[in-house]
Amino acid sequence: MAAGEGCPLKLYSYYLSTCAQRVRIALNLKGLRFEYKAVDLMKGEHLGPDFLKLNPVGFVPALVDGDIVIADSFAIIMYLEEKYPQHPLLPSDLYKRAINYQAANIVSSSIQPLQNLIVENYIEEKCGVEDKLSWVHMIIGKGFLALEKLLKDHAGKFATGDEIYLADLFLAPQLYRAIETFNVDMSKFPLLSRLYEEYRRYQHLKMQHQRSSLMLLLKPLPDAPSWICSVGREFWIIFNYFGAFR
Ligand SMILES: N[C@@H](CCC(=O)N[C@@H](CS)C(=O)NCC(=O)O)C(=O)O
Repeated sequence: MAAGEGCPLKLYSYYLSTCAQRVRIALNLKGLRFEYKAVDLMKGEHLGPDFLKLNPVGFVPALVDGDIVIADSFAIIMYLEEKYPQHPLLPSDLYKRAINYQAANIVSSSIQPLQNLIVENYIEEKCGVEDKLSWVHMIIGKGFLALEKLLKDHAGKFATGDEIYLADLFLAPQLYRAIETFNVDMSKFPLLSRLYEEYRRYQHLKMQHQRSSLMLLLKPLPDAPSWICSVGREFWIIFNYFGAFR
């Protein structure tokens, strides 16, 4: 039996998808068991008829909760937040909440959609790989500059204080992608660089206390092959964690 099989919550995800990672972090922080359904973007599975029934726009993630189907990471996270109040993802202070919404939306509206796979592929096809990379760097740089300014007076250990909130769920995967995939020069973004180091430390701390079958909090992992049983999956995750697939 695969990890989480039989759970009412099913997450359709691709391991490198920053949008799906936001939801995985939320599920893990709230301690919710879920069945992981891998959708391979590189094989175009997100554009196949089965997945399009869940999300007609053809993007991961999608969450199935019994009879309910929700697509879009923001909508999914808000649904989880309301249904499962444990480990709140929004602070009680109204202003801080608004800062969380704003930071999350800078990532999800002003950065990620403009450097999504569909956009990257289009630019690469029309203009070549160099133009694609300079476009991605420009988009990420513009967004990161705005985030630096926005969070300057609000950040603590994490983006809006000393707790992990919505803004961190959106920032951590986006920072990982910018730094590890696109090699963005972070010297102009000291606050975001510090947050990134914090996210990494937190992930290391968590690793010691948390069952690895819940998936790591902040780090993307290759999707385990479907034939892996739950015990095998634990090893798969630990194996990957120590860098075997990086
Ligand atoms: N606003 C959506 C965006 C979803 C999205 O763009 N997902 C990406 C992965 S992070 C995707 O499926 N891309 C496939 C493609 O570009 O063809 C959300 O937050 O869930």
